[in-house]
Amino acid sequence: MATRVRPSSKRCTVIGGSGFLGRHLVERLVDRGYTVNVFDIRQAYELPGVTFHQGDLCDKQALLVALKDVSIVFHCASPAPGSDDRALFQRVNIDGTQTVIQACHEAGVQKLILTSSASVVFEGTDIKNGREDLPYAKKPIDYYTETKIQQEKLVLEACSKEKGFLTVAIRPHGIFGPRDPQLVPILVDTARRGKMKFIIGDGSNLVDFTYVENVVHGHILAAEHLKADSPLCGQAYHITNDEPVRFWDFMSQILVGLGYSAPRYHLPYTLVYGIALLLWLIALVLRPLIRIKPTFTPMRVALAGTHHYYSCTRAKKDMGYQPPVPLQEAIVRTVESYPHLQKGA
Ligand SMILES: NC(=O)C1=CN([C@@H]2O[C@H](COP(=O)(O)OP(=O)(O)OC[C@H]3O[C@@H](n4cnc5c(N)ncnc54)[C@H](OP(=O)(O)O)[C@@H]3O)[C@@H](O)[C@H]2O)C=CC1
Ligand SMILES: CC(C)CCC[C@@H](C)[C@H]1CC[C@H]2C3=C(CC[C@]12C)[C@@]1(C)CCC(=O)C[C@@H]1CC3
Repeated sequence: MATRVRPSSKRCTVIGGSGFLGRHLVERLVDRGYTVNVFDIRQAYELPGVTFHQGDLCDKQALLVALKDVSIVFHCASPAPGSDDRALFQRVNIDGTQTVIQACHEAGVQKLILTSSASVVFEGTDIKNGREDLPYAKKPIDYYTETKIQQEKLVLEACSKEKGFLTVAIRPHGIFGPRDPQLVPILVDTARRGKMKFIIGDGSNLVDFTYVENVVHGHILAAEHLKADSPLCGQAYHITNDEPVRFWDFMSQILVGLGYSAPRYHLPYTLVYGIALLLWLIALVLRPLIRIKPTFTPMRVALAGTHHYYSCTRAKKDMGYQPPVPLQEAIVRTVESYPHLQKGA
């Protein structure tokens, strides 16, 4: 009779390992002596000790090859939040995650660590020091959030000590750092088009921004603390820098660091939100004819004009989480990593 070889606890697969967070995670795992497979729709780089498997996570057969003899799977693939494509989010974040879970079962994977998002509880209104027991957003602010909620539920409900399949969800917020394709590039692009002159609201709203290495640290701690007798099984954990900052101070620091002016003039939040909603509706109606991508989406305006910061107490207590890189150092490292986005470059 053929016996299944028990996979080494240091063999893992990173789904979405070519992306911003995924690649930082892969690099850190390799440093820590893990053998790493990357499964992604694209191969973005090469790294000694890393095996790439190119494919769509909705394709179970392709996934099974990348999960062979692996004990841990990190799932950090998702369509970009700005894509606003409902069918794509449904296919990848919901149907695809179901496929990932099935593939994990069939391949004998023991642990699945999902990159969820703190936004699963965000409805566009203030959240101050929010804990993980806040209810999921009843009216999610966009398709991305809607499908991240379903995805997290699927993964946490799949946790089964009896089956020897343990799951946990990491909920980061506002990830930034070197190679981020979203936050800094969108900010700079908006500034270059002369649209970063205004502060939405009174500018006092506090928000969590989380340095990518701290998010990676949270994922690895979760993987290493996830055991049948640990409190992590089937739970969600906020992972942030634990230093809420005024949204507009953070944006201004990055802009000024890159040589652009900080926004100065205030606009009422409700006015900007109303305009963003209207533009979104116009874009939706015109979509069959022309594809418009407004910069100020309702989601971005809500994120820019409300308080939303989260407590990491659960992660500190259950897995000893402390953010290794403080916010100010993280901002300096990030600014230095984008010489090509400096004003005049
Ligand atoms: N960035 C942030 O501020 C936050 C992100 N998150 C979550 O963190 C995770 C990683 O985000 P981030 O690194 O920023 O995103 P990226 O877009 O940089 O990385 C995601 C990767 O997954 C790939 N991918 C997309 N669809 C598929 C698919 N069907 N099959 C295989 N691979 C696929 C992407 O390829 P391609 O680029 O070609 O689409 C990309 O390489 C996501 O789950 C996101 O929801 C949570 C909170 C905050
Ligand atoms: C144009 C300006 C008003 C804002 C420019 C910066 C924004 C692009 C970013 C500020 C907060 C960011 C953020 C996300 C994406 C980039 C921002 C909107 C997420 C939506 C990414 C995915 C998540 O899970 C939650 C993030 C919250 C913060």
